[in-house]
Amino acid sequence: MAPSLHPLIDNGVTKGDASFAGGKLQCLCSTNPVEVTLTSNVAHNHVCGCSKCWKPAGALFSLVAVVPKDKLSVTANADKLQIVDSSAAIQRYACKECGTHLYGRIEKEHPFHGLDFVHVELSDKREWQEPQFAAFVSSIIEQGFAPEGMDEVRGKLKSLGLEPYDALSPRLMDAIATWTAKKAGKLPA
Ligand SMILES: N[C@@H](CCC(=O)N[C@@H](CSCO)C(=O)NCC(=O)O)C(=O)O
Ligand SMILES: [Zn+2]
Ligand SMILES: [Zn+2]
Repeated sequence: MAPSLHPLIDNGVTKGDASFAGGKLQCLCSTNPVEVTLTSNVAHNHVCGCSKCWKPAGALFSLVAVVPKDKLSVTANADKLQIVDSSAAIQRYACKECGTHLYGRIEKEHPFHGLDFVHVELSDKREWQEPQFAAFVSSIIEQGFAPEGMDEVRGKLKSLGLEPYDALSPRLMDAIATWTAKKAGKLPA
C-alpha cells in the first residue's frame, strides 16, 4: 500500500473557497482543547516534508499555511501552550498534553516576519485555501523514509497537482532572496 502523504490529500485535493473569512483551530485534546481563532483565510498553503512542522500520526507530510499574525488569537486554554524549540526561526506553540502545534510565530528579523504558520486541518471547516505545492520533499529521508520510495512520493504529489520542491516554491524562494538582497543593499529597498 502506498504510504499516506497526508490524510487530507491522499484521496485528492479539494479546492477551497477564496472568499472564506476564517474559523477556529483546536488541538486534539478531548477535554479543554486549546483553541485558536483566525479572522482571515490562509495563504501559501502547502504540504511540508521537513522534520519541524507538526504532522498527524502516520503522515509523511504536514499541511501548513500562513496567516498575518494580527489575524490570529488564542481564544481558549492558552495556558496549555509551550514553545517546542525556542532556537528555531519559527517559534512553534504546541499543546503540552496532545503535542499538536497550534501556531508558529517568527519573532526575529526574517522575510516572513509578521506571518504565523498554522495547520488548517485542525479546523472542522473545509473552505480554507487548498495546498498549492509540496515543500522540503527530500527532507522526509532525514526522518527515515527510504530514498528508493522518492520517485513514488514525487509522482503521487505531481498527480495531485502539488509540484514537489526540496525547499519552498520558486515564488517563495524568490521572495526570500529579494528580502535578503534589499537588506544587503543589492536591490533598492
Ligand atoms: N531539512 C530540514 C529543513 C527544515 C526547514 O528548513 N524547514 C523550513 C520550512 S517549515 C514550513 O514550510 C523552515 O523554514 N524552517 C524554519 C524553522 O523550522 O524554524 C528538516 O527537515 O528539519
Ligand atoms: Zn491538546
Ligand atoms: Zn516544515
